[in-house]
Amino acid sequence: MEVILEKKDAGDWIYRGEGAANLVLGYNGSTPAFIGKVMRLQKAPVNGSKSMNSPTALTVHERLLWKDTEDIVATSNKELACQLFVKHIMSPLLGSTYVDSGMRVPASKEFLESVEKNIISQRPASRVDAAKVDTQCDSVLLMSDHSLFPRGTHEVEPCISVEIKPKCGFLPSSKFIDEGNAIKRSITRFQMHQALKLHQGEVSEYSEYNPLDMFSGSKDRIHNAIRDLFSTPQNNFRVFLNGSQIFGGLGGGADSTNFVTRGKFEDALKCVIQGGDGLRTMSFLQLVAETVHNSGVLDQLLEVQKLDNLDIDGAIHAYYDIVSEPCMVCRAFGKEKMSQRYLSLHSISLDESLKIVKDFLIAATAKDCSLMISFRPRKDGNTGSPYNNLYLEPSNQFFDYKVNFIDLDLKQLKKMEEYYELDKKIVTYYNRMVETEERQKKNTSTMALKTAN
Ligand SMILES: O=P(O)(O)O[C@@H]1[C@@H](OP(=O)(O)O)[C@H](OP(=O)(O)O)[C@H](O)[C@H](OP(=O)(O)O)[C@H]1OP(=O)(O)O
Ligand SMILES: Nc1ncnc2c1ncn2[C@@H]1O[C@H](COP(=O)(O)OP(=O)(O)OP(=O)(O)O)[C@@H](O)[C@H]1O
Ligand SMILES: [Zn+2]
Repeated sequence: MEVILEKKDAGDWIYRGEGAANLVLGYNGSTPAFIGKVMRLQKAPVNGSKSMNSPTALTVHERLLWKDTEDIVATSNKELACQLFVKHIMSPLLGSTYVDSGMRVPASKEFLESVEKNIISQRPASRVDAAKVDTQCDSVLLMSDHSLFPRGTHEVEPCISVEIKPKCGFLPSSKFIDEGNAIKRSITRFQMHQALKLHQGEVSEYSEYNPLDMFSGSKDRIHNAIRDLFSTPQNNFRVFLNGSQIFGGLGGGADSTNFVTRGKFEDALKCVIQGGDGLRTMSFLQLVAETVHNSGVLDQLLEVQKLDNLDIDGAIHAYYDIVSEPCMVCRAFGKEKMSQRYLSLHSISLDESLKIVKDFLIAATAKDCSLMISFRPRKDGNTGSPYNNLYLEPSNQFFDYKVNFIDLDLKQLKKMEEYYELDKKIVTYYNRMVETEERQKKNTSTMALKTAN
């Protein structure tokens, strides 16, 4: 018999977190089919705020783009298309052991309204102002709770999970990058975006995190990246103990880690990491770093991110050909520059343009997804566990671990223009900031020279 979530079920679901597009709830009830699951609900913008995944079906051009994956284009339901995108495109690329595409479960409007009411007080104010539960949806996505291990014989063991949003792990080298944007070849998009976010008040401090360290494949650099994420977690690093968040921003970003947060975290680790005060956090960060390194999971993610090989400066031209609109970028550049650099992109076949944009959007998903790694101490040596394990020297403990990707959502085709605009804004702001700093340095040294004379 098919389950339909009704108003009476809403109380069993508790707030877990959210991003820009979805709300996630954990299960606290006793229905066996829901134990160990989370529910992902789509959000709808509140009046006047920026639009999100609102259309109910794929557009004509999106159908063209994903035409090779029949299931995706056959469905008239956008949420289902998103789920099929994870199943048929992201999962084979990243590895099916790391990806759970979930299952859609019908839900009544009353269920969604009731859930919305129950959780509103726990949501960050900025998220509440931007969006609410989309009560027009008639289903929700049910997926494994990746902050826990599936129920079995190990219930007594605590489970600690880390969520990492690693963002883009490479510097672009496309020949289509405009000269004015050359800085993109040497400074990561994450670092440049930090400057803009700080300027716009979206973050309170620069993140110390460098995605190039995280994706470097070097154990020491990965360790550095993890320590930096712990110092400045923003929305890139969270920790859960037995499914409850113990570190990082709930539903949004977090401020930099201070003495008090460090102390609380060190205390919370007591039940899972052995060691004296002041040592447990260090051991835990080492555990995370070694797991990222040993699992090799980011190598695969990097490959998928690199499907964006032309950069938005190249892919945007293919986009305009797909949607059969005049290229606004070439138009803004003027005829001469266009003929020199971008004509080749406008002379390729439609299938080639489709491949460029398709790969770009798959890469965009890979640059925005997160990784959840869960650990539990393994008491009985090495036998019988289906999970990988790792020995943590500082605490002299073995841990089972599992790795999963979350948030592998399909990006909308119309976002291409937004990507181009945001990229321009990030680079322009960063260039301006560097120029101002250089000018100030020059002025200071001129003044110092004058004083000396
Ligand atoms: O553009 P970016 O790099 O800022 O990424 C956006 C994320 O911002 P952040 O990681 O904080 O920088 C943004 O995250 P936040 O809302 O800032 O937590 C979303 O993940 C957004 O994706 P979507 O609109 O939900 O599909 C993300 O948009 P996409 O670029 O992945 O479409
Ligand atoms: N399967 C899962 N198991 C446990 N926790 C999860 C799971 N999926 C999501 N979460 C939690 O819910 C939060 C929000 O989920 P998600 O990242 O999918 O939202 P989103 O709106 O798609 O994000 P974004 O803003 O990046 O687009 C995550 O940061 C994570 O803490
Ligand atoms: Zn063009």
